[in-house]
Amino acid sequence: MTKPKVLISDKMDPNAARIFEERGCDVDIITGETPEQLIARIGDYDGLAIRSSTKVTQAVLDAAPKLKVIGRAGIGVDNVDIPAASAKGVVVMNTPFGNSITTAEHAIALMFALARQLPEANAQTQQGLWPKNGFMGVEVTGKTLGLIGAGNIGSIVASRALGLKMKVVAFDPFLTPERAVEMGVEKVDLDGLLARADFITLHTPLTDQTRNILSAENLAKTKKGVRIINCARGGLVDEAALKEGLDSGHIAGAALDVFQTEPAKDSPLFGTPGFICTPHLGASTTEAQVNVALQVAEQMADFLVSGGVTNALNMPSLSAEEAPKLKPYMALAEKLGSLVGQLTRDSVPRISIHTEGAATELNQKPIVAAVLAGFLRVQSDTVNMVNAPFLAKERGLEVREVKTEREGDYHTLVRVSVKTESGERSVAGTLFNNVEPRLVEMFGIKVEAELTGHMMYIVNEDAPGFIGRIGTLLGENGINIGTFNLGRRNAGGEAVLLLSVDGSVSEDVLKQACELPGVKMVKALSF
Ligand SMILES: NC(=O)C1=CN([C@@H]2O[C@H](COP(=O)(O)OP(=O)(O)OC[C@H]3O[C@@H](n4cnc5c(N)ncnc54)[C@H](O)[C@@H]3O)[C@@H](O)[C@H]2O)C=CC1
Ligand SMILES: O=C(O)CCC(=O)C(=O)O
Repeated sequence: MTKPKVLISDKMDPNAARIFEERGCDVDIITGETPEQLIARIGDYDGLAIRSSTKVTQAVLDAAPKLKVIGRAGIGVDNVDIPAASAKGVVVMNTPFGNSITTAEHAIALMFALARQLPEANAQTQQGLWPKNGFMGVEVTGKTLGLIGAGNIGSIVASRALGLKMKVVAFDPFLTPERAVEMGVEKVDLDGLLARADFITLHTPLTDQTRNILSAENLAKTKKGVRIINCARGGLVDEAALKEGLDSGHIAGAALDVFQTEPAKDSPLFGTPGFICTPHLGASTTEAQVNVALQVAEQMADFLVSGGVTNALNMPSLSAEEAPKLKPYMALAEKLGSLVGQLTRDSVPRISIHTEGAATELNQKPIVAAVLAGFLRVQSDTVNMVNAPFLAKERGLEVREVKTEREGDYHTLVRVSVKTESGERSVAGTLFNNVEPRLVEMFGIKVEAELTGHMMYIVNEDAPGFIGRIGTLLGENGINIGTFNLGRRNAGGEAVLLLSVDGSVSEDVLKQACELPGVKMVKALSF
């Protein structure tokens, strides 16, 4: 088997390359390239490991037909076009905890640097000015810290600030009152935070809701003498309004680790009294970089080599314990979805995935994604479990999930039903020995078959002599039958025949089969 190939395109701790190699991947480290150079190179790779410099745009993805996974050694993924990656079926992973302590500590460091004007005091002292009277600071003890975003990093900042005897107020629409109590912070609305905070620190991702959250209007609502820290993302603070606030003296200090445009080689804020900055160093400690490098390489190699999914932003996770149990279900689900997709010609506004018995105890998301992948692959062979749920949504396909914990005829069952113009049609399957996918029911008829390779599906009238006739026809055309699976609604009624054959069946043979007496429908299938 050829080894998966991974490109590390941003500076990363050497542990990443070591882990990739140990886990069976070939790895190239090529950093600092232009977007054009990356586009020219990316076509060879199955995996792309990045930090924040590499921008994974639609153009990069279009040039990457083999790409299966993008791993961000860090938290923010705003440098990856996730909708475009999802549409291409590429998994995007990050390492959500590896650098959070380090980034929280950077925010606290910047808070102290602002409170005591450390950078300027240091610079003037080293110039020989001994400016003892020029740097009156403020204590943080007893002051109010306004936390915008109370997730992983925000909550670490809060705990450190509480240790410094600050009061912490937090604005985060997703923060529950219980969690706020647990964190020891007061949950407030944004206006409340702006009015009360002596220091404001930002810890949200950059989204349409958070972009410009500290706008000119909101900065004007802050307390006079406020100090602002941004270690999250440029774009959360209006930089021009920040400068005006500093110039007017309304804002006493601002510390930015991140800028609207990076690298920020020129900014009107540079040189403004009260302004300090670092070049996106929030995650830059030895500890954090080892953590994220190890984690991203482990996650990506796991996915490329054995299909495990951890910390993916566009696909349900599959833990190491779940993966072996879920794999046969995903195979069954994909085959059932594919069977329905291949046999449905009408438009389908709704697909339902119904699990019964043991299947209900498992994570349903990968099962649903696998059904959708099988169903939609009939329309496009680039569909996989990553992009199938997005495609289904895009195409207005309603997806229903139903669970019946009680066992029916089988200890475990997955049923896929589609709503079509001619009514609801469903197929169902189980796992033999918990691992072997088997079809057990097709459009209301009990039939037991392994869905594999090339197959023929025939609907005919249940009458003597048919099996002989179809066998003869296939034999005369040099087609070897592997398995023969029969089912019928009732004696003398409608019957279905599922044959596995050792090769594809030509249109001509399908036509001849269709012309046999009693045959209502013939279709070639492949799995
Ligand atoms: N400077 C640096 O080097 C680093 C920067 N970061 C940035 O820090 C950000 C936060 O990281 P984590 O705490 O790990 O993320 P997280 O996802 O754990 O927390 C983000 C919090 O923001 C909240 N939030 C979302 N929308 C909001 C809104 N409209 N208003 C207020 N709060 C909102 C969420 O509810 C969540 O609690 C990342 O998205 C990343 O951009 C992360 C690591 C290093
Ligand atoms: O990789 C870096 O240095 C930046 C880290 C960061 O911004 C993130 O993890 O979101």
